[in-house]
Amino acid sequence: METHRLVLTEDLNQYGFLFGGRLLSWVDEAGFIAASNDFPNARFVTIGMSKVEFRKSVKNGSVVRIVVERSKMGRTSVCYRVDIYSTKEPERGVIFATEITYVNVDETGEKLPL
Ligand SMILES: CC(=O)SCCNC(=O)CCNC(=O)[C@H](O)C(C)(C)COP(=O)(O)OP(=O)(O)OC[C@H]1O[C@@H](n2cnc3c(N)ncnc32)[C@H](O)[C@@H]1OP(=O)(O)O
Repeated sequence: METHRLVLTEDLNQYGFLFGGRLLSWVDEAGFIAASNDFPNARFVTIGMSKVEFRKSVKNGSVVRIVVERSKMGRTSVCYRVDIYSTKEPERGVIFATEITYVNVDETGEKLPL
């Protein structure tokens, strides 16, 4: 799955670059959508991200491309690799990469096999 986001003023930190927490929420949302498309009958909650490292700052007005691919499937969980690319100079290229895992749960929050 692939999606894009436009970095707007409300997405910036106090120094004028993309706020890390906003980027993480885009990662979580994109992964959740990919998982829900793959398993339409599941009810997913996020259990973890493999790595959170911000190595490049991203400017206002950048368009970021979010690429999500399933990397592992378990009994109750499924894991996705998420790569985020900036399309704007000078930070063009991968700006963030992680693996995010979702667990299938029932209405009471108990894990369930997928
Ligand atoms: C504060 C927040 O906003 S949190 C964000 C939203 N997320 C939530 O609210 C989820 C809160 N967490 C929970 O309710 C529980 O941890 C549950 C129901 C998701 C899982 O229950 P647990 O008993 O902790 O699960 P358990 O340790 O057996 O792991 C379940 C699966 O997740 C996998 N898993 C566990 N920890 C991790 C981890 N850190 N990273 C990746 N996968 C993991 C396990 O390998 C297992 O996978 P499998 O069944 O496919 O083999």
